[in-house]
Parts: sequence; C-alpha cells; structure tokens
Amino acid sequence: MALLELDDVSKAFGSLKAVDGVSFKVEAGEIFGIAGPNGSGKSTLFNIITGIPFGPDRGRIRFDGTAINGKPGHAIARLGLARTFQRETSFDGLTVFENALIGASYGKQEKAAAAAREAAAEALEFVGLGSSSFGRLAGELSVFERKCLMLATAIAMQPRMLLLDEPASSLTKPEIETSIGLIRRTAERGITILLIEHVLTFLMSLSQHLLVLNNGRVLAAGEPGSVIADQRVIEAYLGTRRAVA
Ligand SMILES: Nc1ncnc2c1ncn2[C@@H]1O[C@H](COP(=O)(O)OP(=O)(O)OP(=O)(O)O)[C@@H](O)[C@H]1O
Repeated sequence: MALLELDDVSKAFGSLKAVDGVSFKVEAGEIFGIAGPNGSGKSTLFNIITGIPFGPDRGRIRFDGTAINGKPGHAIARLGLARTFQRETSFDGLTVFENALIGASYGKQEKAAAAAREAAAEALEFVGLGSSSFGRLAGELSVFERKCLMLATAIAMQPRMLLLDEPASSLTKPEIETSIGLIRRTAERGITILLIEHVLTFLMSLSQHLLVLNNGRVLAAGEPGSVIADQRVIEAYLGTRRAVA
C-alpha cells in the first residue's frame, strides 16, 4: 500500500483551477519530486495535502491508509505528515531551540518534556545547528540557517513523511549542495519525502520518481530521466521556440 495516495484531487480559486484532477502515489521510503513552472499549482498541492491552510474542493487523499481530506492541519500533522514552507517560516522572537521544541512537542507521539527536549536537540544537531546555536533568536539567522531550522523543527516532529516546499530557493550553489546531502540523509532516517522544486537539476539528483505539473494538471510522471526528456515538459519549461531550437 502506498504511504500517500491522491485520487482526482482539485482546488479552485474562483474560476482559476489551481489544482485540477491530480492523482499520484508515493511509496514508503522514496523521495518523490514534483516540478512545474511558476504558478503551476505546486504549493497549492502541498496546502491541500497538509490541510494548511485549506483542504481540496474534491478528490480523495489517503495517508497511511487513512482518509485525510477534510481533516484539519493539526490532525494531519499528528498522523505523521510534516511540511516546510517555501518562505523560511519560524517563530522569530523565540530561540532556535524553542522553535525545534515546538515541533518536538507537536509531533506524532505525545512526548514527555525530557523526550521532547532530546528530540529537538538531536534534530538541530542533525541539520548542523549545533548547541552553540541553540540560544540564538530565529529572526537573527541567515536564510540558509533559517531553512535548516525549519527542517529541524519538522524532523523533531518525528514524521513518517515530510513535504519540502522549494528548499533550494534563495540559496547559493554550495548551500544547495549541502541541502541535497541533508535531504538525502533525512530520507535515510526512514522519512519518506515529497519534494517540490522549481530547479530540475536539484530534483533529478534526489528523486526516484518525478511528476511535472502544468496549469494545475499532471503533465508527465515517472522515472526522472524519461520525464525530463518528454517534449511536453521541455516546452512547459522553455517555451516552444527554445525547445525546438
Ligand atoms: N490563496 C490563493 N488565492 C487565489 N489564488 C491563489 C491562491 N494560492 C494560489 N493561487 C493561484 O493558484 C495558482 C497556482 O499557484 P501555486 O502557488 O500553487 O503555484 P506554484 O507552482 O507553487 O508556483 P511558484 O513556483 O511560483 O511557487 C497561481 O495562479 C496562483 O496565483
């Protein structure tokens, strides 16, 4: 049984079909990539899977065998599905450790205070925010450190699956390389990963399966090498004239 399964899922804003009849399955243990040009519906898809801030208008979403469409975001998170956001999102007036502790306290299993502190510290060390960073205010971190903190906060929830929304945006090349390693090691912890990214090379180096969205619909899906060689994908990314040239 797939860990996550979407069946004919849609979300509209007025007359705009942001996500339009999307179906796919993510198997436990894999890194599944979702690509697509700007405005193709990637973030909306994450929003409706996680219920943050809204679910789908129609369609079925199952996580680990449980129907989750229509459930509030906190209930979905408690089932073991965590997410990060495209923009670095943290409680800026709280410390690095306090942010991760919120994730640890919010996760799948109810934890005693000591166990939550341990999970928070372990997740922060894992992403490279060592104990010397614990007392720093989140709002004072660099963009890269804030992305690492967001990842640590999600990992501290000890999820079964993690949805990462454009983790490479606004990063330098060396930071992107570090992020690729970090995501790979996150998957090695046994966390299934659904990854949105605009940058195809980033997705290609990580994903076992790749799905491309365009105008809210699935344009192509399957093994990454054949998906990016698909003429429709080339045209959606580069435009017809450049694709032909
Ligand atoms: N809350 C909203 N209200 C109205 N329209 C929205 C809302 N959220 C997204 N949209 C629209 O839905 C479409 C899909 O947007 P979405 O952010 O999901 O695309 P995306 O693929 O994530 O884009 P990007 O790569 O630029 O982040 C866009 O046309 C966007 O303007």
